Amino acid sequence: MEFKAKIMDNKAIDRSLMRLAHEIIERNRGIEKVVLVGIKSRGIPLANRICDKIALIENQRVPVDQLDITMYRDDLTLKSDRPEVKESALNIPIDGKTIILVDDVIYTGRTVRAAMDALMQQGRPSQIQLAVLVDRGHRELPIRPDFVGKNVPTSSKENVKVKIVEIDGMDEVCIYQK
Ligand SMILES: O=P(O)(O)OC[C@H]1O[C@H](OP(=O)(O)OP(=O)(O)O)[C@H](O)[C@@H]1O
Ligand SMILES: O=c1cc[nH]c(=O)[nH]1
Repeated sequence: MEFKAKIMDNKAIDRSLMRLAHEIIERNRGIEKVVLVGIKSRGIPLANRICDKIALIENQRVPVDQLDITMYRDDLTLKSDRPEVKESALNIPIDGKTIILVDDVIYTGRTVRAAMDALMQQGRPSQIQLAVLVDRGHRELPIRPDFVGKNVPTSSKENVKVKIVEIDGMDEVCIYQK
């Protein structure tokens, strides 16, 4: 993969996450029923950071949970003949809650659809909303994020790579040519 451009640095990521925190509070008129759920690898530290930002603003922490949706990907069979089925149980009851799914990138929307499937198997949230750091377009399903850090028009021949300190040792978003 060939490097093309850095589109967000650590400051841009931080400002976006702060704005997302404000927007989540505003849209939900507070945080009373809000639960953040990070999707697998990089959605999890992002959900924790949004939680920290909300706490700075509201002086109260919202619950944070996580989903590993590997077994629910509807194209899993394309990746492996005999997929390992991973458990993906939440620790927090979600009935009646406003769940904010958090992920780093939305592309086809298949990961989010799978995450919603996993959520619905575990309870009945009153609402599910979606926050992503980057929306790169090319949706294959009727799914649209409620909160977007940055809209990045891309070609399908490109790849968007988010790096997060907690996992990658640095914060940045770059575009690569496949
Ligand atoms: O909208 P989609 O087409 O489903 O793509 C978006 C997903 O792809 C990436 O995950 P990836 O499968 O690369 O795994 P990773 O996060 O563990 O790197 C990204 O983190 C999203 O979860
Ligand atoms: O470009 C892409 C597509 C899917 N997921 C990513 O993280 N980047």
